[in-house]
Amino acid sequence: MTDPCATTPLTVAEALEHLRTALTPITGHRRVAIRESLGQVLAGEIMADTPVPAHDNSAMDGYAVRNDDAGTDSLRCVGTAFAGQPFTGGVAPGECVRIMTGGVIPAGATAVVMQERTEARSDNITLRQWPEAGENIRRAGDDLQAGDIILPTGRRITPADLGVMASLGRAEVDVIRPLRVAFFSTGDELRGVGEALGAGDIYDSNRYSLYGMLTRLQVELLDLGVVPDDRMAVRDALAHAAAQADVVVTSGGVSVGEADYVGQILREQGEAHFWSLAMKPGRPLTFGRYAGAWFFGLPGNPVSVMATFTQVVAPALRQLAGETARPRPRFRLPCRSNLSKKPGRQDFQRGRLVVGEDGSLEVESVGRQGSGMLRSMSMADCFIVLPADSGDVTAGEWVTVEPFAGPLI
Ligand SMILES: Nc1nc2c(c(=O)[nH]1)N[C@H]1C(S)=C(S)[C@@H](COP(=O)(O)OP(=O)(O)OC[C@H]3O[C@@H](n4cnc5c(N)ncnc54)[C@H](O)[C@@H]3O)O[C@H]1N2
Ligand code: MOO
Repeated sequence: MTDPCATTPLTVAEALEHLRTALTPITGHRRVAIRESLGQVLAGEIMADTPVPAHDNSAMDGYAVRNDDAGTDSLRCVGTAFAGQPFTGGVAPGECVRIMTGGVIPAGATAVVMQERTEARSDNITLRQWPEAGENIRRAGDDLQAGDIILPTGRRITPADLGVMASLGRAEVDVIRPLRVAFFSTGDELRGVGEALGAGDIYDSNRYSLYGMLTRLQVELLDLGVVPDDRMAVRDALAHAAAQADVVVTSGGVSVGEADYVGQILREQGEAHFWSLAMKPGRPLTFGRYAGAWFFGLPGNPVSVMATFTQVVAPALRQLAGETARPRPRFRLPCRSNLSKKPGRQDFQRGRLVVGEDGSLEVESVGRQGSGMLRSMSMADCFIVLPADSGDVTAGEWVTVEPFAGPLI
């Protein structure tokens, strides 16, 4: 494989462009009940085979009337249309039909008057105000027209999409099979939660934040635990992971230290595409291929893991999973804090959205920004993205903000 960064680090944009051309999406799909498709990727487009709503229907509780009766003192109510129980007759001149929200508009009616704008004396209805022609009528096909492509191939299914499919009566849908991702941490110092710490040991937190981010992407997970800083052990773990998964993600061991075997093994026995990015945190992020699987070696520092995952790994996993790329929302906001920044790398500082006194949105730093300070990530709800060439930011300056994705809709 060519070496796109033998001498200079790649920018994040260059790394993403490299991934966009290098990665080929997985194939293979399965049919699932629509609820099960939430968060999965559509394997084929969904076309509306019927209009929604299927009939002209009322948007209000009131009376279906004919506009050519406008000016008539009172109308005779000849029946009632409920949602799901249409009035089978028509509306003749001088007549109206009591109708509920969702009720099918009876033949002859041209508008619905809200109940609040009428007076009823037994079957005689007086209108205080006539509706415009067509008022309060929801037309057949207003939401979906038969033949519309309503969800394209490559779409990641949202709660709204489940509702849209259900509104068409779809019970099942074809989704791309989940991407299989194996992950493990490397480091002699790492202990599992619940274990006692020896001198110099720390708890393995990366496998937990990674578990969370991978779970949000709905991949099939293979957690291979902690692998010690031992050349043979790392090599065996990589081979074992690559044999079972489409993608292998590791943390630690990609810098230049004496026990940093992950990067070394990839370069010697696999294909290393890049291993140095002009991003902070996350400089030694390593990408390549090992024994038939795609490989991402994330730097060991816990914030570096999360920054590189969101900026580089997640878009790559989405592409491999067959998802159509969508732009990540970023916007400009005034920054309340002074930020310290050395020119050289694009910086992903941790920030928090705040509402200013006049109700407008601003951003502030969550405080100290070391790449080992994981608390800065859990306190943050956005990245403050500072360009490589920028220096310190003074409070009041405008900065680029990327909110963390919300899981709800
Ligand atoms: N001479 C240089 N040293 C370093 C450089 C460099 O360019 N030249 N880069 C620094 C940067 S930037 C980073 S980031 C780190 C990344 O190094 P590694 O990927 O090799 O990571 P480790 O050395 O294994 O660990 C770094 C740090 O993170 C802690 N760690 C590791 N795994 C976990 C885990 N699963 N959970 C919690 N914490 C973890 C580890 O104990 C270290 O403190 O290299 C710099 N050095
Ligand atoms: O770039 Mo390293 O990821 O600062 O900590």
